[in-house]
Amino acid sequence: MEVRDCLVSAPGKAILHGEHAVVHGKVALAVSLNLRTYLQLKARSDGKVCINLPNIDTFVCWELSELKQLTSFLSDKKEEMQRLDAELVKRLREFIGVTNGNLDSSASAILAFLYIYLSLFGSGRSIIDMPSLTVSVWSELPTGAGLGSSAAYSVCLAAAFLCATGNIPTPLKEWEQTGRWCQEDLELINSWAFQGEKIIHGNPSGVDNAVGTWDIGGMLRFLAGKIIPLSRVPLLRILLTNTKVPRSTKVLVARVKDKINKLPSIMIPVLDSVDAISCTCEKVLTEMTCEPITGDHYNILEELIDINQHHLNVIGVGHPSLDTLCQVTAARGLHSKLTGAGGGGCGITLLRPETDSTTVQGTMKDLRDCGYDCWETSIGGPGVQQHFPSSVKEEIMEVLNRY
Ligand SMILES: Nc1ncnc2c1ncn2[C@@H]1O[C@H](COP(=O)(O)OP(=O)(O)O)[C@@H](O)[C@H]1O
Ligand SMILES: C[C@@](O)(CCOP(=O)(O)O)CC(=O)O
Ligand SMILES: [Mg+2]
Repeated sequence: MEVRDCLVSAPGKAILHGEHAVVHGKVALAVSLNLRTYLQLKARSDGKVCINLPNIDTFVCWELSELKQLTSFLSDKKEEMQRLDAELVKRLREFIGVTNGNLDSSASAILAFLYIYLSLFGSGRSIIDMPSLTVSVWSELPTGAGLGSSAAYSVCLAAAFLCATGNIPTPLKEWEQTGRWCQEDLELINSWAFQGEKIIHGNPSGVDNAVGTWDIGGMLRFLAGKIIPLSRVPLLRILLTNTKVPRSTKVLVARVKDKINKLPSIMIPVLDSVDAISCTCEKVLTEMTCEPITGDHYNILEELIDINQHHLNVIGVGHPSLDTLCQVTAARGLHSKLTGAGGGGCGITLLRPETDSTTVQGTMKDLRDCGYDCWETSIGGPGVQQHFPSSVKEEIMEVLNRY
């Protein structure tokens, strides 16, 4: 049987406070971005399964017969869905020829794809048995830069495969350009996306796939797998800077864990302090919606950014390129911190309401002179969606249809 063609998208995210600490059960505050990853799934009839990932220069095709051999390693226990099937991951690593060490971007993306494809289509969870298909993905997000591209990719894979298998319905109505799934379907998408994140991140907190899945509007508070949308927060002006220094979230998350294991009495208080920063920030943001916003509110927000950036350096995820970002913006009276896993990648800079366009333009020029990309962000993109192709920007459809 052929699968249904399907086109989906999911947003990236920026973490205001709490990256890394959130992996260890602390609070994080995050926003969704108006930069999205798009995935098109198309049925084929030639017995091949193909994946086109132009952002990371990865184009692979397999014969269905090769993939079918891997299904003998699938666990048929329902409860296994919550945990990553270690045996399947091991076999998939052998299949793609990376048995030891960390995976590069291409291998991680392929592994996440094969894991979700085989788990959903090859295990009797689907009425469609191992379909021939092409998946093409294009993202507006920089990959491996701290803006949650891995989660947006995993959310898109989960949504498209679940929809194609018929595990969730298609939410598109003829009179609407885009469709959203109900809460129960979103739960399922989120849990499969979390599996993808486990393959790419090793030990993810789940905050990124939650932001990619749910419609959070403004900001969310994430703690131990639970999300609370914060409806009462002011709209913050934020500058996003990509230092373009490549790094891997998986490596950085593992580095932090090693440091905590080695020096628990020193590192745990730092994580507790990051937690207090997130909670204090949330409190200040809430106050800002109940009383007139004053300079004092912004002074505290700036101080929290500075302290958190020092903490992130202490836990070992800073980078000279991020130090430069902080220094360049400080010279203009602005405060910055890394966002996401750090080690390079992106940082955020808080702009005050009174920060004039000369200052913003000047700062952006200084940062671009350092070789960085820099833009004022618009936050609050919707969670995962299904689209009619006509609702997606032409240039994106052009890339997706190229393969
Ligand atoms: N558009 C994409 N196409 C293919 N793979 C992607 C895409 N976006 C993300 N990925 C996968 O996610 C990895 C980056 O994840 P990660 O290190 O967590 O960084 P981040 O999530 O901050 O961008 C990439 O190396 C790749 O394996
Ligand atoms: C460092 C961490 O808190 C966020 C990582 O985000 P990103 O992959 O760098 O976009 C890890 C996690 O929460 O899973
Ligand atoms: Mg990631």
